[in-house]
Formats: sequence, structure tokens, C-alpha cells
Amino acid sequence: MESPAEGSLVRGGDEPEERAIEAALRPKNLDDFVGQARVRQQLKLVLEASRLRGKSSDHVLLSGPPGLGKTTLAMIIAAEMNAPLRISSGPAIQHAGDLAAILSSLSEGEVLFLDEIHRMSRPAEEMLYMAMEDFRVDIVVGKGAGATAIPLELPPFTLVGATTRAGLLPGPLRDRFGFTGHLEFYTVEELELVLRRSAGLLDLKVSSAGFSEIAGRSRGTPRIANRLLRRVRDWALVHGVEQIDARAAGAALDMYEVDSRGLDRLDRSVLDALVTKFGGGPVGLSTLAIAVGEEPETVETVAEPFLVREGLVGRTPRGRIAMAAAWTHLGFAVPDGVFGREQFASVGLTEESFQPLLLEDDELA
Ligand SMILES: Nc1ncnc2c1ncn2[C@@H]1O[C@H](COP(=O)(O)OP(=O)(O)OP(=O)(O)O)[C@@H](O)[C@H]1O
Ligand SMILES: [Mg+2]
Repeated sequence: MESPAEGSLVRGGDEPEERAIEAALRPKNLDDFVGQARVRQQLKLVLEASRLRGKSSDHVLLSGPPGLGKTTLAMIIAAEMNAPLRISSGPAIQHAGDLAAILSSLSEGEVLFLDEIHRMSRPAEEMLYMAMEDFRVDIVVGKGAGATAIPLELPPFTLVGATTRAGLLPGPLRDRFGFTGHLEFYTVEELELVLRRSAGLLDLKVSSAGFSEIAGRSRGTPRIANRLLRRVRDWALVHGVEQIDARAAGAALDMYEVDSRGLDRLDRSVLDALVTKFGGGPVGLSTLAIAVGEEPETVETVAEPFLVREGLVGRTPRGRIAMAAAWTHLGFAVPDGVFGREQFASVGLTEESFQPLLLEDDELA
């Protein structure tokens, strides 16, 4: 049997074709970048100030869950500064020498984008501290007692770091960024704007209700919104539908097993097991995983973050529980006294202990 975690429209998608289309749909300047009003406004100020000063901008750290626009913003920063952009990533920099090679070849004012910056090796990280602060690195030549450090001046550059796990970034590194932008999940209205723009670029006719239908299933994430739009486009083409309305969008996405709240097959099977097999829980993670035929880790890291974020599933020390919204979403009446506080009381928790049990954003990334 195919694993429910595979082939889902709301996850994965790192194929070259996928990336090429993503690149084509990327907004190229700050004004086209939808949503994230605060980050956009702050960034605008940082960039404008550096323009007035005639200097390269402070280093910028962008954090937030996948698909919310970190890479897009890094490209926009370079474009707005009229500066060349160099792209690398934490996992690609395993030795300090790898970083030294990149840094020493930067031109003045260049923007260096380091994706997944939390995954850089320690020695490279330490080299980066000095480069960010003093625009200088020490290149170590030779080994053992004969090794010497040759200082090398760097041209001023702007580092843009991106991370899905801001919490994993060591303090000294975080402190060296002059500006940190934390990207939040998008509202349905914002996703509608993202979709409108993409539909324009793809030359697709979609009604307002069609946009909101797709936006509502996009899990607060522009990347998913764009991906769903392309699948709806395929569906419309095959079915000879010219104007995509809510019904067409809904039918297309139902067929791809992305439901009205953006849950996919795995999410739904977890929810379904929790509610129908375990009466809403609490049930231990491994028991739940067996019931859906998945590894506990898959359930915990692939399905749960979104279910918890949506308030469908709660995590308690006694196990997972289905929240009222889960029963409703599956079309069941919410059982009496099972939900909310009473249920927490039944597993030995008070109201106060409820809040900390919901995962922090960072853990959800
Ligand atoms: N604010 C936005 N407005 C319009 N489109 C957006 C916006 N943010 C992201 N997108 C679209 O979503 C896609 C994914 O964005 P991007 O690659 O920047 O995400 P990311 O945060 O870098 O994700 P990852 O953590 O996986 O690298 C882009 O192709 C872009 O078209
Ligand atoms: Mg990215």
C-alpha cells in the first residue's frame, strides 16, 4: 500500500520542474510581495536607510516555516539594493574553507544568501561571526604547530540568512543580524491575493469564490496555494472548464485528496483513527501510529504540527486527544463533556496546564 505520507499535494515538491515554476511565480519586488505587512514595512525602512547612507544594508535574518517566502524575500532584498546575489546554504558549507572561498570572492555590496543557516558547521559559523562583524576572516594555512592565520579583508557585503528553526540558531550568530524578520502563516485573504497574482501570470480565469476555495485549503502557505492552483488548472483543462469557480476548485482538490481545511490523506487518517478508534483519546503516539500504518515519527513530524496548529489535535502527557474541532470536521457531533476543559480535567490537567501543551511555533516548524 502506498504510504499516506507520500504523493501528497500539501507537502514535498522539490523536483526541478516544481522549482522552475516556483521561480516563475516569485514576486520580484517588495510591492508585489503579498502580506507580512510588518516585516515588509520594517525591511523597506532598513533598505531605504542603507540607500540614503550609501552603504550596504545591515545583515538580515529571515525565519519562519517552509514556503512562506524567505528565499523570495532574499532575492527581493538584492533586487531592491540593486546588488548582485550569491546563494549558498548551511548544509553546503561543511568546512570553514568552503565559507572562506565564498566570502573571499564576494564583490563590494553583494548580497550573500545563506539558506538553512542553522545547519552550518561550527568552524564555519565562527568564521562567519568575524566576517559579519568586521568584514574580515582569518585563513588558516598549514597544519599543527606550523599553522598560521592570514587575515583577509573582505569588501562590505550584506548577509541574508534564512532558517525554519530560529530557535536552533546560536545566540552569537542571531545577535549579529541587524534585522530579524519572522514570517507568519498567511490569512485566507492574503492567500487569495497570492493566487490572484499567480492566476494572472498563468493566464487562468478564476472567480472570487474559486480563489477563496483554493486559499482556504492552502494551510496558510503561499507555496501550497500556488501548487494547488496548478493542479486545479490541470483539472480544468482536462474537464474543459474555462472559468474556475468554487465548485470546480473544490471538485478538483477533493480529487487530489486535499480537503476543505487543507488536510491531506495522512492528516485525515490520523484524525479519523483518533476519533473513531480511540473515542477521541488520549492515546499514545505509537498506538496511534500503528492504527494508521505509519511510523510514530511520521505522525509526529509530518501530520501533527498542522493538526495541532489548527486546534484539531491536542498533545497531553497522557497522549493525543481529538479537540472539538476534529469531531466537527469529520462530521460527528461533539460528544458531551469530552471536550475542552472537562477532558483535560479527566486526564489530570487544569486549565492553566492546557496552554503550555500546545506546541510552540518553533517546535512546529
Ligand atoms: N508574500 C508572497 N507573495 C507572493 N508569493 C509568495 C509570497 N511568499 C511566497 N510566495 C510564493 O511561494 C513560493 C515559496 O516561497 P519561498 O521559496 O520564498 O519560501 P521559503 O520560505 O524560502 O521556503 P523554504 O523554507 O522551503 O525554503 C515562491 O515560489 C513564491 O512564488
Ligand atoms: Mg527557501
